[in-house]
Amino acid sequence: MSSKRFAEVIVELKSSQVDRPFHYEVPDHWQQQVEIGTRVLVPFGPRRLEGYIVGFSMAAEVTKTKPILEVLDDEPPLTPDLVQLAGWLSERYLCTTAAAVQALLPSGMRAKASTTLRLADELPFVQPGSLEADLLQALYESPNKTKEQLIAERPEWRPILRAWVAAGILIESYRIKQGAQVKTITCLRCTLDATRFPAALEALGRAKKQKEVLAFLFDRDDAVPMKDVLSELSASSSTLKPLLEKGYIQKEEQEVLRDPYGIVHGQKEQPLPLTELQRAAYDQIAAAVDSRKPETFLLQGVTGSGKTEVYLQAIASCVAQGRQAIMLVPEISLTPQMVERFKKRFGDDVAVMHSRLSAGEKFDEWRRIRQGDVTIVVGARSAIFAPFHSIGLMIVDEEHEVSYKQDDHPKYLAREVAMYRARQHGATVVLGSATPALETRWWAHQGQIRRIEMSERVMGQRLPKVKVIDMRNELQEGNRSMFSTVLQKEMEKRLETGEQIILFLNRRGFATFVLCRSCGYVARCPECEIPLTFHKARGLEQLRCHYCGYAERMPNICPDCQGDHVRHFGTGTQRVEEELNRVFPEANVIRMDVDTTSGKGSHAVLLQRFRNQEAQILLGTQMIAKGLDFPNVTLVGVISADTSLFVPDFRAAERTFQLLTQVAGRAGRHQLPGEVVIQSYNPQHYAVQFAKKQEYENFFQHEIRVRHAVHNPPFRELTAFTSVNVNETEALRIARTVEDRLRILFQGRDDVIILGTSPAPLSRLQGKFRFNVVVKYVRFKQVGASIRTVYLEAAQEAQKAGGYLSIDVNAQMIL
Ligand SMILES: Nc1ncnc2c1ncn2[C@@H]1O[C@H](COP(=O)(O)OP(=O)(O)OP(=O)(O)O)[C@@H](O)[C@H]1O
Ligand SMILES: [Zn+2]
Ligand SMILES: [Zn+2]
Repeated sequence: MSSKRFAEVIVELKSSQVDRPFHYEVPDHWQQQVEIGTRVLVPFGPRRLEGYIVGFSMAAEVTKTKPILEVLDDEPPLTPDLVQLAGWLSERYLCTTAAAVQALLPSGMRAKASTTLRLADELPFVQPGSLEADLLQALYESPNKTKEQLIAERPEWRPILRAWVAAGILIESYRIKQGAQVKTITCLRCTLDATRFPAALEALGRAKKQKEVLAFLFDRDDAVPMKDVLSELSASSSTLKPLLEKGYIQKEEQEVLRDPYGIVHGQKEQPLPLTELQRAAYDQIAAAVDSRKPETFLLQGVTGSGKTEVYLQAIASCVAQGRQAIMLVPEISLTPQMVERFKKRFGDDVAVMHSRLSAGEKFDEWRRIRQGDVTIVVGARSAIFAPFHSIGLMIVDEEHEVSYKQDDHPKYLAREVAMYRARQHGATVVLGSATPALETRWWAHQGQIRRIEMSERVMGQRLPKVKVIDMRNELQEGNRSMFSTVLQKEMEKRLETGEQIILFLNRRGFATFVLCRSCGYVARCPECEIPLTFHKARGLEQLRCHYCGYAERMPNICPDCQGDHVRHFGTGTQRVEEELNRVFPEANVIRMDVDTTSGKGSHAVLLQRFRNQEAQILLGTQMIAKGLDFPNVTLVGVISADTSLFVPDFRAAERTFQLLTQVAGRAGRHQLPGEVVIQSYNPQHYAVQFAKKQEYENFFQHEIRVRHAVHNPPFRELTAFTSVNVNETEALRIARTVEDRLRILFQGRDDVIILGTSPAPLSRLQGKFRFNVVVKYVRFKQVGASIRTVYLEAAQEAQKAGGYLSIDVNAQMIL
């Protein structure tokens, strides 16, 4: 008897009630095809579902098992280590295994199965005017309708259909529609060998064009795309017809892979000779890759220290050993320039994965990886799941970026996934940043990961000079413009000399905070020290804490200076652009924000225009803060440093420091020295002050104490439950249930802190109310099982109440 008698299959159902494998019989004719990771079609109740084999067993847990209907791919999409990874994702981020499996695969992968019906010769007897008669008529009139479509039209037909199929009146067959089709082109090939070719040519007589085509194809070893044959020989398809009919040539469909960037031809770029600091970093990383033991590094290099060159050469050394490498970059810095650098260095050996690819393109890149056509992947977050067999190196560039956290289930954090895969593969992880996440820097301090520092810029260029402007003084001196006098002057200078300017509008977050424009006072929660968020509901203006639920009335008068300049805050790029046009009517401005970059490739076009110096000013939001390298930029202006400082988020100071340091790092990266002007209503805030001096280490020392005092990461991890419902009372009730159960479960545990039910920072989204409960704990291992239980139960109740409950393990931002 075969060892693959029963397959354990995870079916594609997202509902948490069925998060376990089901047993199916493996028919004899599929014994050879099935492996762990194989995608199959299985019967599930009345439906046919797609599923993945996660194991095999000799015995089934139930007596009556059904057989697998179909094996869906020649090669299993998932490797055994990915199956294992799916299991880990489900445990770590509390999602179903099915949801984890979906996250591992490109969206185009999913197949849809549909059932077609054919009437057998023997017709049923039906009463005129009955349901059966209607169905029979429908089957006659639209024979192409699928069973699913018929049932969707008239659910009462379902039992009749079932009976007729059972009685042999209807014959079912099912079709699989791939989510993304493999793209093929038609090619031609000559079927004749050298002995038959002359006679065939002879037989064509005076048909000159046909002879030409035949000779052309005979000379080629491979099949040639039909359109190339036609255009090269200026032939028409009528020329081909007789040749095909005589069997001299034949048509073939050949798979083509869509390459979204095209292949960069020409000479490969040579590696740069490394500086001393780069060499030291490279040596340590390459040695770790050689050792084949899992290890993680923090590569902490100031802006412009040449981290990318270290990555490129470390990757080269990894692939030289026959192992594969993954390079993650934040979505928005996945610019064509970045991709080009990789393509120039590694040619066709690189696949690119990001969210702007079409489903077909994603699917193709994924297959190139799976088939072993490439050894390197450059991509955003999800590229960490690249189906490689033997990973040697994984690099997370700008590792502190929020975009490395997935915002949908499973809410994974890419750097954690990288570290898990490193254990599976004996691989090295490099977390690179000028401004590492506080956790990462802390682990390096604790010795869990190794820190490599690159404290100087490549050519020894100085870090730019930074001025911080106190905007409160500007207001007092009668300057109501959004540009301080200093910034205006500096801009004028650049416009005269023809150097370029980057203007950065710090616009993170959605919530409006409240600020006194005279004294810089910001309303904060007395419990959490977190800025309060402005709310207007039923005519009542309120300030609320999104962590603990504290609320107070919006003040009319500033509690600090008694002035009446208390305002809620927020400025759009469009308004800045208008102001720029007013103050500097002759300057060309390129504006980059979500509005101007929504089209495919528009991001790249705008950056290229700025690089070509078609405009002197680049104005933008977060998306221009990092990675960019423009030789002619000598001034960076930050319109308002405070916007990110006062979002209701305990990471606000960290994010502000990171943003300001990153933007400042855009100036003076080449020959010309750079200057930075930061405008702020809170210039004395430590995040602004440390960013001014670009002192990450000192910032770290300060911030780590703040985190320790209030039990925030890295000292505790946060997990957030969010209860969502159109009905406010129900949303609140479910959140309270979660809170109550957590309190009971963790009673007397001082390693666990529960922050009570409070309206979410996004308290109402698309007409639905949202409430949060946040748990802080020291080790997930010690609480994970309990949290899971609470979540699964409450999620069901939330569903019954017409809403849902989501969970974010190791939340990076509470929304
Ligand atoms: N060894 C080298 N010799 C000469 N030029 C180099 C060398 N290494 C890097 N460079 C150049 O130095 C510049 C900065 O390098 P890179 O963009 O890799 O810095 P980075 O550390 O990634 O900075 P950031 O964090 O600001 O993105 C680039 O223009 C790069 O081509
Ligand atoms: Zn005030
Ligand atoms: Zn609070």
